[in-house]
Amino acid sequence: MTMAKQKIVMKYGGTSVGKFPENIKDIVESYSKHYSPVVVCSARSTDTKAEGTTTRLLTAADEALTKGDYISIIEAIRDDHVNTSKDKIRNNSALLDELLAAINKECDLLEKFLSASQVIDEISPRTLDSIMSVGEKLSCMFMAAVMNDHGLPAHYVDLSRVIPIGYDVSKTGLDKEFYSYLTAQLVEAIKAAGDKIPVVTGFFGVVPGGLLNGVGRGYTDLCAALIAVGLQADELQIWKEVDGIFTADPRKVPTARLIDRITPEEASELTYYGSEVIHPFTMEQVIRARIPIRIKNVMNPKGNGTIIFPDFESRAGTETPLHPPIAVSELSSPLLAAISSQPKMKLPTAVTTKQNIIVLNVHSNKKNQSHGFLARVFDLLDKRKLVVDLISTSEVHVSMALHSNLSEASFKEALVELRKYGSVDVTRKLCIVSLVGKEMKQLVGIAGKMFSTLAEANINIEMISQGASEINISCVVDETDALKALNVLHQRLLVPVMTTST
Ligand SMILES: Nc1ncnc2c1ncn2[C@@H]1O[C@H](COP(=O)(O)OP(=O)(O)O)[C@@H](O)[C@H]1O
Ligand SMILES: N[C@@H](CC(=O)OP(=O)(O)O)C(=O)O
Repeated sequence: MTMAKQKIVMKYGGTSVGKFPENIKDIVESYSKHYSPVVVCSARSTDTKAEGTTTRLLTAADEALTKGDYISIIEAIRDDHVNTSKDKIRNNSALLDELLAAINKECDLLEKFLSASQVIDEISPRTLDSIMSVGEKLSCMFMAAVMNDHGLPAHYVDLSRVIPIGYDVSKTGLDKEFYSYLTAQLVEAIKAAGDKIPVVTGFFGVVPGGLLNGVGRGYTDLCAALIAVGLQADELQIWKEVDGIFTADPRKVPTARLIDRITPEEASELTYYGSEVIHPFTMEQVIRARIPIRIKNVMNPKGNGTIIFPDFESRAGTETPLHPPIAVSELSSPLLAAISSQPKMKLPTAVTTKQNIIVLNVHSNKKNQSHGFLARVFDLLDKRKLVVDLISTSEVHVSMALHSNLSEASFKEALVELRKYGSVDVTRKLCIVSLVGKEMKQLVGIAGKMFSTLAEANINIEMISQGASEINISCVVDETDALKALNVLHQRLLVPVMTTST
């Protein structure tokens, strides 16, 4: 009797599809010898995500509404996919013709769709989701063709209709019940691939409230996570252009080291406070199902990457595949031994910065107002959808750090309201510096060391806060000091952690 192959869900980001389609094909081929891969891709970006297909589609939607030139944007998307397909699909001309016809059909439909939106002068969140789906469709048609062109049997799976038209998205939010329903639908859709490797659109349908509003950019990570949960995969791999999660952003701190394992809580804090390596909703889903997440590099597939997992005693985290793929029986015991031999170190795990921060100070002028003061402040911010990243309080004073991607109109309104409670001042062009690490709970004096290190480097601290989780100590400094702060803290507080030789 042959054993079923272990399942791996592999997510490839837009820039990886844009720059390294052959690497993706090679990696999938290599894994498919021993494992059963499901490939999930985002929309192509030839250079940066900011200039990629999804951004272009959103711009085209804006242009259609403002009677602008959306057609030339669609033509640029069409040309990009047609030219790349001609360049990369070299072995099978029938396959290329089929792909070009499919690309043209998709772009023609999009043009008609936007023209109709212009006539009715409206693009609802649902319509915008449909427009965005074109990016992942084109990308996955292309990737499936690249694989088939090299004799790797692949099947394009379109998830844009995975939530049926009749499904009442108004009665539910993005809650547990919806995710369970969606997960079951995803598993059904993937079955269409049969024995071939599914190449699945990282766009998963028109969701309650709209995908862009509810999940935001980077939704493909979540899509891959839900597929991993539905298939009870052995590992979710997020392939990027960085070797994994580092002790600090490697572009900013040359001495940053690769972290070989990290907890979901730490990874969430890092993502939230400026080191976005994985979409925040992703972790919750897979960790609940005890599936490890591995961050890997498309340019260096032999590296072990960073594994995100709550603990190492459990089944899934210790039996996950390494690259190059080897049989599970060979893998389990050496990996277990390697993990148990690693010393437990009480150190911060990483340091990160989040730019474009505004600090808002409210000082209540009436002592007798302290009762309910904080409740009122947060209520009025909440009503205007102003999200507070950090907070530091006393009975009558509150300092809050907010990201500046807020609505200026709502912010101004909030200031007017807040002035009814006392004096208010606002400082802009600041930055949050966060030290993150699960071992910091037991590290006496770590906060003191953090602040004295910044003081020695002549960096003025505007605000200090320590999260309830105790795995994050943050402060706010001037934006111009961000890079210096990151480097001095890294140098002083992050002594070598276990690194993976690559
Ligand atoms: N602690 C960190 N570890 C790894 N990368 C980080 C960290 N902080 C910030 N980054 C940055 O996040 C980026 C994410 O990688 P990349 O694959 O390029 O992103 P994307 O998949 O969004 O296109 C890298 O360019 C890296 O410089
Ligand atoms: N294409 C979408 C979804 C996504 O996840 O992209 P990426 O994996 O390239 O971050 C976006 O740009 O938001």
